[in-house]
Amino acid sequence: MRKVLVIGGMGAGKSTVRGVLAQDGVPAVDLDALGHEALELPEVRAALADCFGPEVLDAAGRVSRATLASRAFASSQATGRLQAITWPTIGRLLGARLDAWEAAGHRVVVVEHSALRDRDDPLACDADVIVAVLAPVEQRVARAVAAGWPEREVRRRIAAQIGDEQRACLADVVFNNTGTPAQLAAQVRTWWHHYQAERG
Ligand SMILES: CC(C)(COP(=O)(O)OP(=O)(O)OC[C@H]1O[C@@H](n2cnc3c(N)ncnc32)[C@H](O)[C@@H]1O)[C@@H](O)C(=O)NCCC(=O)NCCS
Ligand SMILES: Nc1ncnc2c1ncn2[C@@H]1O[C@H](COP(=O)(O)OP(=O)(O)OP(=O)(O)O)[C@@H](O)[C@H]1O
Repeated sequence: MRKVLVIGGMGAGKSTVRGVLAQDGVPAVDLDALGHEALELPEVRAALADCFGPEVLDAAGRVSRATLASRAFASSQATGRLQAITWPTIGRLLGARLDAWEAAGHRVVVVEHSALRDRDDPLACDADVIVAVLAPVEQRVARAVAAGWPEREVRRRIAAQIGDEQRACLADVVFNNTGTPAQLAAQVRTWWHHYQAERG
């Protein structure tokens, strides 16, 4: 089973690309969503409270994502600690999802990864192809803000991520999302038809 890994900075358009491929019936998973599932586990909650303070849990013991984000994106060291706690669980959840798709006979699936830094990333899942969605930082910030994120938070997270130059180096395929969503979708469909024709 081949994996298409979709990468890009916050607000770049990864989910839009994933959605276009999902419309074609390709199974797709967003690692942000698996990250949220990981936060439901008691051992992950306990490790986060130990590392970032008890305030990251609310009165019911659930993770307050905003409080955790304010601490975990405060420095690259803190982001590294967040990932050291959550990524092993995300990796297990991803592995289970991929195994199920493989057992169901799917030949190609899509994984959206917002925090990939290099090809040795433990969540890179042996991708057949890495697809990068790129857009200038100010355009990404504007789109994320329009989608409801506070601007300061967006800039802090973008600062915790690699830049588009590095993404372009990591990627096998690049989509420039500087036009309309329809133009992005058209680029994706054109590439997808070539990819399927080449790889079967
Ligand atoms: C800190 C948390 C609780 C904040 O939750 P919140 O609901 O506010 O954000 P959400 O998870 O939906 O992520 C939104 C965006 O933030 C950025 N982001 C999230 N995690 C990271 C990270 N580790 N490094 C850089 N950017 C990140 C991405 O652009 C992502 O698309 C959450 O992001 C988290 O647990 N992150 C660690 C797991 C992780 O690295 N997930 C990313 C994919 S592996
Ligand atoms: N070309 C575009 N023009 C205008 N808005 C766009 C365009 N592409 C995406 N958007 C919008 O910008 C926002 C971010 O896009 P999307 O969710 O696809 O990005 P993402 O890379 O998945 O972001 P995140 O890292 O926050 O998950 C969404 O509200 C989306 O509808």
